[in-house]
Amino acid sequence: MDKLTLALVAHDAKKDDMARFAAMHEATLRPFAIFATGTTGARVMEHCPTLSVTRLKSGPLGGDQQIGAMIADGKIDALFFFVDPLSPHPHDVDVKALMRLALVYDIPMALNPATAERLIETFKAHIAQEA
Ligand SMILES: O=C(CO)COP(=O)(O)O
Repeated sequence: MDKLTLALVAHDAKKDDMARFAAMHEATLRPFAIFATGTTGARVMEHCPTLSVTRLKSGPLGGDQQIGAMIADGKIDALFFFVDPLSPHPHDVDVKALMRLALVYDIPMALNPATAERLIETFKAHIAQEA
C-alpha cells in the first residue's frame, strides 16, 4: 500500500492543541508523509522530533492554497485543520478555499481536536492492517 499523506494546519490560537495532538500521536503519525503550513509545521517539529514534516508557506502567505492544490492533485489523504472560529483571519478566503477543496475531493477533514482524535483511530487501524 502507498504511504498515506496527511496535512496539518492550525490557526494561531489552536497551535497548542495541534502540538499536543501531534505529540500524543507521534508514533502513529511517524509512518505517514506529513505536510504542514509553515508555522504549524515548525511547532509540530519542535514537539515531535521524530516526525519528518515538509513545511510549506505560512497560511496567510499561501500555505493554505498550497495544501489545497495538493488536495486537488490527489496528493493528500486527510486534512487535520484546527480552526479558530473566534478570531478574524486576513486570509479567510484561503481558509474557506482549503475547506472547500477538502469537501470537493471528499477527503477526511478534522476541524477540531475532538474529530481529530476519532480520525486518527482509523489511521491506527490502517497501520495495523499493513503490519
Ligand atoms: O494560517 C493558517 C491556516 O489558515 C496556518 O498557517 P501557519 O501554520 O503558517 O500559521
